[in-house]
Amino acid sequence: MELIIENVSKVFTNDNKVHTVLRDLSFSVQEGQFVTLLGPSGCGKTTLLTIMAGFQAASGGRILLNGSQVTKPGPDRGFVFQNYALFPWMTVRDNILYPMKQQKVPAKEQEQRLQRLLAIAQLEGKEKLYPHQLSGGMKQRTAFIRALAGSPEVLLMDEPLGAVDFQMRQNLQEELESLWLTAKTTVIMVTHDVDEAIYLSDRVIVMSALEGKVLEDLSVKLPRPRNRKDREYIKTKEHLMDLLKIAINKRPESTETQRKLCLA
Ligand SMILES: Nc1ncnc2c1ncn2[C@@H]1O[C@H](COP(=O)(O)OP(=O)(O)OP(=O)(O)O)[C@@H](O)[C@H]1O
Repeated sequence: MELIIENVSKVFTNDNKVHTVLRDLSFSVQEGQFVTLLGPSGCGKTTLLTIMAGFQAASGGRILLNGSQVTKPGPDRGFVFQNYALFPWMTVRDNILYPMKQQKVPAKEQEQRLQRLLAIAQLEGKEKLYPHQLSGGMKQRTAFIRALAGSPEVLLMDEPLGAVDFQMRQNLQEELESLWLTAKTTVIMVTHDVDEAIYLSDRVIVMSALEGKVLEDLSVKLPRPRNRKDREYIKTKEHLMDLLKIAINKRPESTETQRKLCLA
């Protein structure tokens, strides 16, 4: 799997005013990476993710998945929405089978894949429940494995934990990490939560509010599972917080970041 984002731009026109949300954005993602798009509200994270998904077109540049240009949604890309977007009238089982039915996967294979995914998400025995009967964590796991059910090459997640409270969010981050480690899928996730980005990512791509440029492409090499009290973890967090200040045009606090960005 290789995903290439090549000189992608996006322009919206509202009331005859042109608004450049993304300008000339380029980076690539390799197989198995967990990549986070981090940036202030309105910097274009969701716009970029939905262009990768093929839900909308770029105004300029292109996205290549394994050498083919992305022009529309396809089974090679799974998508997890912020509110999970499970079908409320379908059981867990039917929600997970849905993408396989869309792809006309043979019935026997559907059943095998379903059982494997239920085991990964520890949802065995919950197949007959409806979304409103599930806890927040179970909904998140169901949304995650439903997105995996179509065997995508890459999983795109838009703030998948945006709707949950702080304590629950940390538990779900641990669950998400272990699901990702088991499923061995490439993930690109949008978040505006610095701690979440460091806890989960191999790489954090920080976007600026001004015309959605890449401010920094940071590799996070801390061992997993990550310890939030670790010195390096805290240092990385401070650095990213400083970068976010720059992203919204404020001066960073840490002199180290100031020096790195030649602001000192
Ligand atoms: N269909 C659209 N038409 C016009 N403007 C749009 C459209 N979609 C997004 N925008 C604008 O593009 C900018 C980026 O939006 P986007 O949702 O990508 O930001 P974001 O970084 O994901 O923000 P958040 O963290 O708040 O979700 C915003 O100013 C938004 O108003």
